[in-house]
Amino acid sequence: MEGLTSLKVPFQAFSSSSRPRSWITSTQVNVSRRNPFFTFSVRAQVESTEGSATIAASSAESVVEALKVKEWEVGMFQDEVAASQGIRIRRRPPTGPPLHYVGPFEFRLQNEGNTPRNILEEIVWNKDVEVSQLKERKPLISLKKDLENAPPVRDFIGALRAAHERTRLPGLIAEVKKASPSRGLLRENFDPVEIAEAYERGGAACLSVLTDQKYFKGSFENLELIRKAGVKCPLLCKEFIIDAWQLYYARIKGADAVLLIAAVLPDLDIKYMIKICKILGLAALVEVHDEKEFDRVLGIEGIELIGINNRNLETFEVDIANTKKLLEGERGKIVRERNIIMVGESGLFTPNDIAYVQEAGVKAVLVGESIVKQNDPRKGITNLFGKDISLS
Ligand SMILES: O=P(O)(O)OC[C@@H](O)[C@@H](O)c1c[nH]c2ccccc12
Repeated sequence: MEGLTSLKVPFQAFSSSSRPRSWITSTQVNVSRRNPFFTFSVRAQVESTEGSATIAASSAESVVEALKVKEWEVGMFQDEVAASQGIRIRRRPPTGPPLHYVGPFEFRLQNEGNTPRNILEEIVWNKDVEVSQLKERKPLISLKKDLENAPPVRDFIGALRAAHERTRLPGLIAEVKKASPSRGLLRENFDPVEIAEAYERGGAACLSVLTDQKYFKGSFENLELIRKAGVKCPLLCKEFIIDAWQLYYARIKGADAVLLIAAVLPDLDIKYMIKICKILGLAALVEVHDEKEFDRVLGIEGIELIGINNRNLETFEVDIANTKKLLEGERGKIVRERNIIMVGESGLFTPNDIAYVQEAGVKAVLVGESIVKQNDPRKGITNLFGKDISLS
């Protein structure tokens, strides 16, 4: 080993006062430093009532480990950039670099920093693991091949504009949502295709399909089923997107639009994902919750659709006055000048709620709970708007 430092650790340091059935009689730790890594090997002589053995282990300085360290560092830099933009959500648990990187004499508690600060952060950490596993099974190169067989994209934004012009009410994005972390199970007998068809008959301009399994009991299978059933409304893939790979995946599964959450994504990610969406023909609904996120998003070119979420995804608090607050003054003016379609999201239950957010300046609304809970979701839409908005 290069630059070998060898030291003997007295066995007393490891033994307890009561005599064990097996015990270590000698240990030797070899440390070698090859910047920026430490590698070390441990050799121990173990005696037991059954005999004796030598155990040896070494931290092989493999390419895989070096990559793990790099990956961790990149993750940390991403979180630092995000934090500098006021993003509180960390992409991964900051548990520290792979063990050998901290050096053999610094012991890090396994659990340190392992607790997410809120539900959104928990969802993002889970998604990060989920996406890396999916990516391993289906690398981008194979997804790109599948693109050739993907169904043609439909015009999500065009459908919203047309509905608004036809009804003079906000165009409806009706959400196929079985459950949520804040509300629990919303509908017992949940048939995604039946609900989607009822929404379409009821006059929805577009549909939103939850694909997150763990927290919303959704799936990509639901998205595919709805698309294949021949529902004509353009479909939004309602997912926590943290990696461009997911854009390709959504497109292949039949999405016409995707959600990009500004509370999770730094500006550069949003910019780059918007570009990929354009290449794939997907519309991007960029979601904001507060003024800071809104200003960041207004600073990015080429955004046509912005949603204001009335629900705080970190605390679950819902307040539809948020839509009004964010659209007042200069921001509302910029949106009108740029002809950006604003979407009022979450917590909308009554015709008064719809009138309120329309007055605030939205041309579309995203509604789940109030309509998915009704026995007949088609009637749910009529109740929500206070009138029949279907074509028939
Ligand atoms: O069920 P509601 O309160 O009508 O909300 C629908 C939709 O706005 C909500 O599901 C939503 C908005 N943004 C999100 C981001 C992730 C998950 C869910 C959401």
